[in-house]
Amino acid sequence: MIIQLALDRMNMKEAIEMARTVESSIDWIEVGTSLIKEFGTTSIKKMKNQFPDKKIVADMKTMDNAAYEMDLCFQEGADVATVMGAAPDVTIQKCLEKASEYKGQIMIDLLNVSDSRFEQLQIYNQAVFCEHVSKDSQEIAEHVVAKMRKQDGLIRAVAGGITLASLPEMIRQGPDVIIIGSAITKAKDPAEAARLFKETINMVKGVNEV
Ligand SMILES: O=C([C@H](O)CO)[C@H](O)[C@H](O)COP(=O)(O)O
Repeated sequence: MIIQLALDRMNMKEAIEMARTVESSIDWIEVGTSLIKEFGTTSIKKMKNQFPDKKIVADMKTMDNAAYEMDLCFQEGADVATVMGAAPDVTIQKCLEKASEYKGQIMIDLLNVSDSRFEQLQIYNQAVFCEHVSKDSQEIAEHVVAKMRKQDGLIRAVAGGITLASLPEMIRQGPDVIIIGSAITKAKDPAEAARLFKETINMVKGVNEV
């Protein structure tokens, strides 16, 4: 199970320092939408230069203009880029084509995606499918966690307000990628928080496998 650290609402120096602090406990590093919007796609290159051995996820949340946006982020060194599941099919197809051109990967963000749209999206089975509780929903209803819709054979991720308390429930749903932002970056001791996330994942997985 991959731990993806989401970096949002900080400057680039803070983002790089944060990633460095928790580096040993996390697998993928997400350059969050807020960083890309505030500092541009150069933020992706800055992160990749610092962490050449980690997968860098550019949380582009592309909705249109896929070729242009995918060129931008893959040329800056992204390994994975996100597109919204609610985007038109032509946009998602173009993102996948671009990912294959750059030998990268696409993550489809399922924010606000209905069950019927989720079914349609399953033809893009080379992508990672991310169930996502939005920041705005988290702010009005605390402790809401992403629910993974039942479907075998897809690469799955979960994101949005995941805490150490909700982690065991998230792990039991069996995602391939667990995306954690604030619960690490806003913790008093981010290194210790990240270590606890990793330890809990290994522990709960071990129990489930017995
Ligand atoms: O995508 C995200 C969100 O839309 C923008 O902040 C975050 O990466 C995702 O929600 C994970 O961050 P936390 O919710 O802070 O764990």
